[in-house]
Amino acid sequence: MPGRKPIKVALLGCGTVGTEVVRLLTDQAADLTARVGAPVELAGIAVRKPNKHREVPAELLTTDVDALVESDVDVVVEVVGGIEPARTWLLKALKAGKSVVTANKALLAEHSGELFEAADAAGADLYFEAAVAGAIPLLRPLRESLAGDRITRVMGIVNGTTNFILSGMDSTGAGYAETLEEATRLGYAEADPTADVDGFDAASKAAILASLAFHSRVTAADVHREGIAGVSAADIAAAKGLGRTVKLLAICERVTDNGTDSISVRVHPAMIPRSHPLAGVNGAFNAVFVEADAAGEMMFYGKGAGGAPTASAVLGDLVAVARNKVVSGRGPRESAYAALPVRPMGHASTKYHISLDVADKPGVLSQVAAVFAEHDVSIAAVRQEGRVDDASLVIVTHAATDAALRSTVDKIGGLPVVREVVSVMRVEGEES
Ligand SMILES: NC(=O)c1ccc[n+]([C@@H]2O[C@H](COP(=O)([O-])OP(=O)(O)OC[C@H]3O[C@@H](n4cnc5c(N)ncnc54)[C@H](O)[C@@H]3O)[C@@H](O)[C@H]2O)c1
Ligand SMILES: N[C@@H](CCO)C(=O)O
Ligand code: NA
Repeated sequence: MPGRKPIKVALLGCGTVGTEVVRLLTDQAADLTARVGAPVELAGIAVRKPNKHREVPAELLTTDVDALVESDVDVVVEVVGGIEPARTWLLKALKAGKSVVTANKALLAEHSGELFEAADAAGADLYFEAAVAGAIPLLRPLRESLAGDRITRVMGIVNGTTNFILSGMDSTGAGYAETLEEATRLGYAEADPTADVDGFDAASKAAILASLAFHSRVTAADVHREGIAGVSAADIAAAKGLGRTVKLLAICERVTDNGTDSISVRVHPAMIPRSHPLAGVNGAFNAVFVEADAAGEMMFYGKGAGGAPTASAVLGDLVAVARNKVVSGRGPRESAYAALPVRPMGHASTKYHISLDVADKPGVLSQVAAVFAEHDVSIAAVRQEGRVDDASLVIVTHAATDAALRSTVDKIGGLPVVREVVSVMRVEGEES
């Protein structure tokens, strides 16, 4: 747009995502100018080691992040990651009225309240589509398209690394450690896979999703988190025996009890029917189900990670905040007015699949069934396989509180007729 003042952009970080942001900004410069209504100009790129970035223009590189943030840029794009110093940089940018685009789920899951307050005080935008489910448009639909509806549930696969490992275990029958090793060798798992396999990454994303879906502030600490390191080949085999597969799910639910709403938010592995749409989401892909009162069920599917897909979401946000700058407007602010409380995991309503190695003699089933009855847990299905010294009992429950189910499993494990509790896993998704 000749004559229009350019929108100046500071890019913090130039790794997997940042490199692709630079490429897209450069390759699509003319289109972006037309879409925004002004040229989008990269004013500087902050990195740690400038001599390692031969792929980007050397004159743009700097190690002085503070000076770049404090310069006359209009927008700060942060693709460094981690809480500090990213938090300090972004607060500084927002307080100075600069709009922020970030892919940093760890930071948002801890400090989005503080960041939104700074954005509001200065009239700046805060966009973060890349932080959850990478390229997939999901946060904008929650913040904008569904703002007139009442969302009741958001459930999905939001971590590609763990999905790749669980898909691999399901297709080969191999164990967790062996499959993780393979995922690392192929570059799907990072050298330190802790944040992914222990569910921290998915928990951060669940906190962000629950905050947006339920108009409340939910942080990573509010999310019940279990990773996949405890998922065994026996669990996968047990799931297969029931026509199910195991997925690491992020589940955010609105629970209405006596007319009062609260939030249940958790990340854990669960068995889902092989006929469930999430069961067909394999490898590094992500997919998220959203249910809303008026809209009904929706599914969002696509690439949840990788340089180019993540950069696509960053660029979409960059165009949005740049357009707002051109018209001196603003995007949506934080919407946390509902301030719903988060329920403890023990109160969550779940179903369990339990596989037991038992002695095959009269009275075993009745002893096991008595423990369920004692805890007010109703059994949906029981199957016994094998005989005499090698019997296995598979039980699927109806929904009960997670606390009641846990106590049931603890007590059953202590029964003399139970040799081993082979597999315990939550069950999600209706059989269709
Ligand atoms: N890689 C993905 O697939 C993906 C997907 C979604 C979201 N994200 C998020 O995007 C962000 C970036 O991820 P990435 O994979 O590109 O990471 P990366 O490690 O490849 O890149 C990080 C960059 O930040 C720079 N950096 C680190 N500390 C710095 C400092 N103190 N000063 C200046 N520069 C510094 C590094 O030099 C590097 O260029 C993270 O928040 C991540 O969670 C990544
Ligand atoms: N480590 C994340 C990257 C995307 O946020 C994953 O495996 O999905
Ligand atoms: Na996204």
